[in-house]
Amino acid sequence: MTPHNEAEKGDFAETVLLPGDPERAEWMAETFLEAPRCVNRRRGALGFTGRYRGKPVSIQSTGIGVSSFLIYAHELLDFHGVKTLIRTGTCGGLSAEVPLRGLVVSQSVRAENADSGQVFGLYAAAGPDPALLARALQRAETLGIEHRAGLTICSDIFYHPKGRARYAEAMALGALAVDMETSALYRISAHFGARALSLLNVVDHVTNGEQTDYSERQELFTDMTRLALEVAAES
Ligand SMILES: O=P(O)(O)O[C@H]1O[C@H](CO)[C@@H](O)[C@H]1O
Ligand SMILES: O=c1cc[nH]c(=O)[nH]1
Repeated sequence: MTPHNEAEKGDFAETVLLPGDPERAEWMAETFLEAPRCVNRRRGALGFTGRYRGKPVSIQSTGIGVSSFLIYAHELLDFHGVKTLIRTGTCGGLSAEVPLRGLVVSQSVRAENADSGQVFGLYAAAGPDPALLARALQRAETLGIEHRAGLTICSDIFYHPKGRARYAEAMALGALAVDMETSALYRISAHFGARALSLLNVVDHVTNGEQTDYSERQELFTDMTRLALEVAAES
């Protein structure tokens, strides 16, 4: 048990999928895992452990933003001895290359800027684990899962007084999408010697203002969840 997670040692598998939203965690566990059991309900940050293709896998929701994410990731890595973290998140599309509802594989990540606060400075910059990334790209090909791999940006600020203009620099760099946790995921995982990868579905598009509806979200996450679990099963 840790301050934010009631699971006991041994309740989490060595590989944990990390959606931000607890409802997504529950849907992923109930839809894809064999014999899922809930291992955490504290603060409503649902966590589950089950099996996928016979292999133990856990799913833990992490809330919104770096501060919340780092609490769950730290306790998984430090107390539960987790070795592999795969984020199954949502993002805002920044490039016409990625359609609304499309899947983005974060091949590298850039923290947005100093506005995002000190949390990004806690750990050295890092990227995804190369073997997990290669496996995800290869499995996406064999499963026929449409995706784009590339640079993403990460900001701890969702509402910004500059509106879309805040993304001009990132878009000029060719960034595909923005989320609020991927940089922290890669940094804290490297710090603990763990492996990490971030997969993101586009739920709104910064370039044209298109948005998905929350009610369609679960179906939207099918390919991302399958891909994350296929990578987990082989890790
Ligand atoms: O849907 P999740 O995984 O929470 O991810 C995205 O959604 C939240 C903002 O709406 C942030 O956490 C952002 O990173
Ligand atoms: O962080 C996020 C997630 C979804 N959409 C955004 O615009 N930003």
